[in-house]
Amino acid sequence: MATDTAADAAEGRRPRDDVWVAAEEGDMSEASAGRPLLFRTMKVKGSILHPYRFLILVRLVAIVAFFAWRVEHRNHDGMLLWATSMVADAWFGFSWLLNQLPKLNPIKRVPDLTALADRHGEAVLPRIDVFVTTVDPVDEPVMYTVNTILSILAADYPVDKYACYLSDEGGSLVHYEAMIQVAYFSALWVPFCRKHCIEPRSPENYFRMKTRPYVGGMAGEFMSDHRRVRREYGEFKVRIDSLPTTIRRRSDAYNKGDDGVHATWMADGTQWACTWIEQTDNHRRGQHAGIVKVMLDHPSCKPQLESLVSTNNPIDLSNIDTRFPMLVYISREKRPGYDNQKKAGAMNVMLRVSALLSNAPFVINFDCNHYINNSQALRAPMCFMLDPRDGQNTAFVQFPQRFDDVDPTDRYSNHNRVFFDGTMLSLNGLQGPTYLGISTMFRHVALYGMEPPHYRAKNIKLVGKAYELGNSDLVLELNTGWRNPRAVYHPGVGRRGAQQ
Ligand SMILES: O=c1ccn([C@@H]2O[C@H](COP(=O)(O)OP(=O)(O)O[C@H]3O[C@H](CO)[C@@H](O)[C@H](O)[C@H]3O)[C@@H](O)[C@H]2O)c(=O)[nH]1
Ligand SMILES: [Mn+2]
Repeated sequence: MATDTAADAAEGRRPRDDVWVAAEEGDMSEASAGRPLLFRTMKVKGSILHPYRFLILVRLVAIVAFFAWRVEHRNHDGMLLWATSMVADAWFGFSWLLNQLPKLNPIKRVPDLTALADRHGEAVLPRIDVFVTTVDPVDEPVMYTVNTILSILAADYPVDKYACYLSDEGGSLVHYEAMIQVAYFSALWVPFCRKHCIEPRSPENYFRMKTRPYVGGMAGEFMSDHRRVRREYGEFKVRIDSLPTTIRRRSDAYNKGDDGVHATWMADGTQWACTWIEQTDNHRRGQHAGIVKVMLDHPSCKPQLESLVSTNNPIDLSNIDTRFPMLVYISREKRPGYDNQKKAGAMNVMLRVSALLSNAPFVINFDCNHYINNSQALRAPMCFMLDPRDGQNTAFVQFPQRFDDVDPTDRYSNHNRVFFDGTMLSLNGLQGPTYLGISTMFRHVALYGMEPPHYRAKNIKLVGKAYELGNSDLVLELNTGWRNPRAVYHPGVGRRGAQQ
């Protein structure tokens, strides 16, 4: 199971060897040249794979023999029926064959987080922009979004090396104010996770767990901290749940004297620029102004250690880094008659906004109901991106999604094991898996075709005919050695999606 492997990878253990064995790593010269390999490739044991391949061959022979028999024994009384069933059987056989081909050589890639830490200390880990998309605080409950964001803010990655962007398609003040609450609560939640090595770092899912062995180094303080943070989380939830009522009451109070204007008001007494509760021109879904608001500013580069028990903080955070990454709220402008391209459009807007604010060379995206279930997850894809073999040609690294709370015994395979642990690993052995639209880290250059703009290598030259693309677009050709982008799917560190 992928999540078992996640724990293995995080703790530097090797995956279970009753099914998977290490494959030949090809060019090992990099490793001997002092640049350790950052991931291992595993393949299915010969004693399992060879009989399986033999079985495929036997079935193939049987299917071909069956076809030959059908062709020789035509039913002359019902040629139409015979032809129809032949076409159906031929299609069935062909799709079976297509299904079998990738399964001939399943491959699993396991990140080596220890090697990454040895080779790339915290200081040289690349920067990442994390994108989360949401549409509606009711259809996609805001508590899911809030937990997703908190799991990202608390991830185990240098805080000054990543930033989190939330795209709110609905332009709702509820989301905006929920992010303000998240900014406050993260001051407690993030250091608490660091202090006690909490997993997973989505509070809802963490507090729901019945038991989990303590792996942190401060067991003595854990119970009281846990109790306090749990109580604070309870109050935080109440504040989030009451946001729609709070906003409505506040707006009613502001609107009392005004004739005919039923605006939605922010806490600071200004009118909300996007969608109002009582929708009107320029303030309705699909027709409103755009907003970009930095909720948490970019942190300082040096750790910020709390030396004393702060009266503001209910738990002792002495010697714990209390910084957290940048958090940005975005609601893009919407106008009627303009096709906003749904999630893809939202991703493009986040790419453009992040290019101005943080401009990281890597981006990763989540839906608002998918949280990071392993705090090391942002490091894992770096093992593939920075690997000395061909890392710079890896375009994207994808994580499997799992769905919580569907059915504890997973009777109907809601954890999608066949798809993620079978089909996707099998495609890994061919040219790589298909992109699923979520939980994927991209190399920025793979999306834009060039490095982020602040990086200007000397060997840039203007491509001819650039003028055809308009005056303001500079089309650059970079000699980055970027060829044949390939995709990697690794089951090592998974994310677990809340039930949709
Ligand atoms: O106009 C839109 C519509 C959707 N979304 C966001 O896109 C995501 C996915 O949308 P949803 O309606 O939840 O699609 P699903 O069918 O639930 O998701 C499947 O399809 C998505 C699109 O490929 C993938 O991201 C998911 O992983 C996959 O589970 C959500 O975060 C939405 O908030 C927007 O940002 N703008
Ligand atoms: Mn969804």
